[in-house]
Amino acid sequence: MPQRIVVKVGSNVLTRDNGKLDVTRMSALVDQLAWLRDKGYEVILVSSGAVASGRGELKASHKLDSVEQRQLYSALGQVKLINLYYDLFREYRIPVGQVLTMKENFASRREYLNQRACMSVMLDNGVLPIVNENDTVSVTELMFTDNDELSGLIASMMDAQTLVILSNVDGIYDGPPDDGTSRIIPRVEHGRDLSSYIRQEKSGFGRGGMITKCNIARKVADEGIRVIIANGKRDGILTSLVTKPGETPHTEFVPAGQSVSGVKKWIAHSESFAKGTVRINRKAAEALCGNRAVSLLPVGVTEVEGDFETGDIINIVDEDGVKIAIGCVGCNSDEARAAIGKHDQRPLVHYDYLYLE
Ligand SMILES: Nc1ncnc2c1ncn2[C@@H]1O[C@H](COP(=O)(O)OP(=O)(O)O)[C@@H](O)[C@H]1O
Ligand SMILES: N[C@@H](CCC(=O)OP(=O)(O)O)C(=O)O
Repeated sequence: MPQRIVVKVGSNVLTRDNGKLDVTRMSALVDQLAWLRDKGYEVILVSSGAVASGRGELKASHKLDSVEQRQLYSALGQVKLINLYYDLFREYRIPVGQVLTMKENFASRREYLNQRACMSVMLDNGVLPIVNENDTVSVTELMFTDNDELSGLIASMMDAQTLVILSNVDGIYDGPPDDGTSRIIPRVEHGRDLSSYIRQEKSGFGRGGMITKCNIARKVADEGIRVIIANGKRDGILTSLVTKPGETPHTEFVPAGQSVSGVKKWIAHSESFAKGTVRINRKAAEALCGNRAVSLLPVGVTEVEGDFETGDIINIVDEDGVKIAIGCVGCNSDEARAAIGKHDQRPLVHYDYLYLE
């Protein structure tokens, strides 16, 4: 089986300081992606840059609000972006396919599997998928936080071994990135808290910032996928990460030893579609978080909020309201309420459909 790698390229990697598309950088990245394919990797590219590259294309007829700007510039810019990728990859005879998607397209298991089938058939036929959010029609409330979130979802859905997030910094620093005394954190083990190091700011053209990168990286690494954050503006970054990782600055999120099942991966990335919340008592929380594989039984449930149907996603919180798991529920909300605190009932969430945070 070939190693599958998802490479996410941030807006600021692809744009110059003046906001124009950096064609030289794109070309250098394509050279490296082609090299990876040549080395036997299966590559999926998640590329930002549509809005940034559309900005310089046109002078708008009136002052645009932020949604209009995103819609107009992404529509203009995505054409330019994909056209360039097409030309650059054609030099290597690599066929590319465009995948424009939205958060809603991952809402149900059926849609999720449909997206997966689409990308699988591309990979099976040697096509390199180039993925971006469909910013022209994505509604603000239902958008991905940014393409880091989308790339994590894609890496998880496509069972990739590695996700490389290319930004304009060498990795996560243990202090302000522009402070000479700050150092790159080379490895992040499971459970390590990085929140005190990360500042709110984003790069000039980015959307989510380092906080989303970290949250996504952690979640994806916990599913058994190696995540690397590195600098896409460094020459030869992808080839160096493969050939001389020890000499190449980057932050690696160490993957969990055990990989997670396909259904659990889908559930892990579905929290924004949760239709309800179930509160459980202390003993139930301890059982779920223990070492054994345990389903959530109604006897441990103290409260059921929201209206949901069998198969919907729900959040599971402890006595203090702290979220401990997400699950795909085995009954509807009326049945769940009727079973609260009762013994000898069917599981509310079976272990196979339970993802612990
Ligand atoms: N501790 C930190 N280490 C590295 N970068 C940080 C840190 N805290 C905040 N940042 C900021 O996060 C930015 C990268 O995130 P973002 O703007 O979303 O980039 P991209 O467009 O590549 O997704 C960096 O340019 C940096 O200014
Ligand atoms: N879909 C947008 C990407 C926005 C985004 O997430 O940017 P970034 O934080 O640089 O990855 C675009 O192509 O402009």
